[in-house]
Amino acid sequence: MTDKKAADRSLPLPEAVRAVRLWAVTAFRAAPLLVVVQCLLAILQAVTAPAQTYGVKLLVDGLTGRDAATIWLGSAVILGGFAVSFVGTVVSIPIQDTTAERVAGRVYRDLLDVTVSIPSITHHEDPEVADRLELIREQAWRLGMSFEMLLFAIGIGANTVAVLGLLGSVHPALLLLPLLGLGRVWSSYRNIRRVQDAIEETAPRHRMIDRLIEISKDARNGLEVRVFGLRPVLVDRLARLHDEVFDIQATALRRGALLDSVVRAAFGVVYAAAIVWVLARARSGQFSAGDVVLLILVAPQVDQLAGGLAGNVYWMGEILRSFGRYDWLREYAARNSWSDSRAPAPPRLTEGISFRGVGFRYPGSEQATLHDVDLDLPAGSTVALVGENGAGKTTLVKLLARLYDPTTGSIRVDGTDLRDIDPAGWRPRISAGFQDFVKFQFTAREVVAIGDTERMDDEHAVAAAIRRGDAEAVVEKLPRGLDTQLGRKFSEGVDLSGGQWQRLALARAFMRERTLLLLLDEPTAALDPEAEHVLFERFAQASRLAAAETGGVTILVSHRFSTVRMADLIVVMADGRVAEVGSHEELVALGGRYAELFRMQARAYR
Ligand SMILES: Nc1ncnc2c1ncn2[C@@H]1O[C@H](COP(=O)(O)OP(=O)(O)OP(=O)(O)O)[C@@H](O)[C@H]1O
Repeated sequence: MTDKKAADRSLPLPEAVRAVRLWAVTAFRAAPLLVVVQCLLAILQAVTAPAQTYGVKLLVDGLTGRDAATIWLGSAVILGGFAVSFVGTVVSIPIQDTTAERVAGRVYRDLLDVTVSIPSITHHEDPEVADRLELIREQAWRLGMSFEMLLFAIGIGANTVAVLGLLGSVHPALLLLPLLGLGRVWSSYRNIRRVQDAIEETAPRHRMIDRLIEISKDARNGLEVRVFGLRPVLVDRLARLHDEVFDIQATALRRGALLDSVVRAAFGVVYAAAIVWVLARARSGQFSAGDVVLLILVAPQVDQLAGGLAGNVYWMGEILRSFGRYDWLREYAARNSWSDSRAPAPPRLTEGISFRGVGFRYPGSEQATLHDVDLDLPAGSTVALVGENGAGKTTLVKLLARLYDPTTGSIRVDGTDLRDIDPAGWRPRISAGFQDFVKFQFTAREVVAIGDTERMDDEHAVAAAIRRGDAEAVVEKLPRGLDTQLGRKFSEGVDLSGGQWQRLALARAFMRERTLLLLLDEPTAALDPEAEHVLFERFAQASRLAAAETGGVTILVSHRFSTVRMADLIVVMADGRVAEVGSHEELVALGGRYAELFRMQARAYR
């Protein structure tokens, strides 16, 4: 095991305590009554078998001593045990799954809520934080199954107490037998660890196997798989990976079985000696026949208990570690909630947005992406950002959306530092359309309407946004219009072309009408230049009208100069700096970088 993994396995006590608390709170918040009933049932069921064993002892003692009262009591305990076991099973089966499902649902909901509540996206990009998040995501199922493990632990605890009580009732010295069982606990624990390590070791191979299967299943890959005759390559690779996985896991199981059988045999020999000892003393009247029967019947229970305890200790540890990471995430979210930013967003812009000495370095990056940016974006203006790939345009847009804060300098909104404005007030006043938009697998209506969740049910608003995004033709072609489910993951889902998806994403960006800032980062890259041009002409008009009301600024990133020239202000970026600023006419007259790029593109389209 690597050092990193070993370190990840240890959980300091205070963190373990917090993890337990979070676990309990999560379970109780999910289904308080069901959780209590399930816990009681777990305890009842766990003590049933030991109680019945004691009933058998009473029965045997009653029969050998011809004591009617003891016979009745023994019989009653045995029958009562059957009744409890029957009723417990009947009651717990339907509620067990419901409770586990509810707890799992709660955990997944909280996890999503906490992750999305973080106002910045730094956590996705800081490698160390991203690694932890990935672990939490991968192991979320552990949090989900935690309730079943908790019940199991409660059951094992109750069972241990009951079995110890039984052995102690025969002779206190017999309490040493479960101590021997600790050897079994140790060997089982080692085996589980070994198997889990093997599973972790083979996880990358499993991911590769899944990927290979996906390649063969996905219709989009069908063409290349067949044209290049990839069948033998895929099949051989899959077979090799399967063989490697099998070898690693079989070795772990073989070693585990060997250790387990040695420890089990040793336990069996000592337990048999204990039975012989009790038997010998029973002949001299020190123990009853019932005691002998009890000891024999308890043997498999001690063995089972030891195995169950080992599994439970292992899984409880793993679940606690997962809750520990989840707790860390909640703390991280609280620490990064920007709760100090309390200034309200202005109702309208009067001056505009200005950058003063803004520099920015991505988390985990050695080099800065933006250097010393000084820029004024006047209220009510449409600003185009141009520049070569990697010049820093998208980064500037992300800073405006406050997905990150500048590393140096400040961005001011009508004079107020963006850092001081409450993100919960700023975000609803901006909207955005990106080149890498999300293909939400919702209905067409929802795909657009989520652009303004406050007005999701406003049919007029949705229709107007669709008009502004020039997406009417897309909706008309859908079999159920706006109610059509989009995406291939659903049997009735309809997939769209890249350009169609993009028009809907653009319509989504236009759902919010009175924005202070509209960010459009190559939102029409999948459309042809003519469509982009028409769209922007239409849209620039609308945004000027809106700007008169709110003083809102529109930022447009585009590589197409025919569109860019429509902007009031053009900002040319180069190597993370502002190289030129001005109107189209001014920049052409300047004869600099913009003029050169514009001439080159105009020539290409001629
Ligand atoms: N998340 C990130 N982490 C580290 N570096 C990044 C990240 N995103 C972008 N960069 C780097 O920042 C620089 C500027 O990227 P940015 O996306 O802002 O450029 P751009 O001008 O929008 O380019 P394009 O025209 O290709 O979209 C690039 O060198 C890029 O590699």
